[in-house]
Amino acid sequence: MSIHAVGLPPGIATHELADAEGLAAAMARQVADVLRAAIDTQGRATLVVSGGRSPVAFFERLAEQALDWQRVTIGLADERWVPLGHPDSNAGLVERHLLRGQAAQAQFVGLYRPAESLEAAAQLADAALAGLPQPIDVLVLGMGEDGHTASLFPGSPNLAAALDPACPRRCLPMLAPSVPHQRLTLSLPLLAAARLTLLQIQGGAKLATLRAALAGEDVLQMPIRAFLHSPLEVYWCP
Ligand SMILES: O=C1O[C@H](COP(=O)(O)O)[C@@H](O)[C@H](O)[C@H]1O
Repeated sequence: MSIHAVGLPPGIATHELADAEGLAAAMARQVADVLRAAIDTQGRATLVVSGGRSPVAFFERLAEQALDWQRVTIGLADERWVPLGHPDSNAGLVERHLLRGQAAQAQFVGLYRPAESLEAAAQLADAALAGLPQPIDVLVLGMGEDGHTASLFPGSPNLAAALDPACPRRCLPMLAPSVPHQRLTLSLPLLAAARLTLLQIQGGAKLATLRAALAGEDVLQMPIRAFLHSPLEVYWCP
């Protein structure tokens, strides 16, 4: 199977790489180029990344890129409601694999906040997101086999609110079907305003998910559908 067989609409560029290392290196080069151009024109750049298992090699290749990292602010598309030291923490993943070497000079705006409830934590994260320069220059999304992206999970309370183009909140509490259930996600208006969005997926199962997403329209069933339009570029490897 190939990404070219999926039938992405015109305007969505695709990049098919031979393996995960090639994909990570190609993405890192493109992201660094776009961040460099943003620094040249605006004096600063904003990168928002996703967590999960997929982005480790990409983070490590990106951290090696020559960039004026002090002028880069890095945020997260979503977070598991666990402290930094927890193995499922997306902030922990970024800290271990991206904020290293010269890239440690970047500013990081994380989402996890200790609070008495997930809702209270989301409100604190929402306030902290005022410190993330917007619009986002580069957004890197992943996708689950259920069609979720960021922590926009099918069936979660708050999903309709988070996917509302007029959602007034930057961050909302969400519930995932997998452990850890309690999540925080950026809402659609903040994510969709990104100047460039890259979707990183690997393997035949995720290609089949992408094909299913393209065959329908209900964003509540498959939230990735809200992002399947320009400016999007899809990176895939078997
Ligand atoms: O739970 C999550 O899942 C998606 C996909 O993760 P992957 O490891 O299968 O690529 C990810 O994009 C999201 O940020 C994460 O919290």
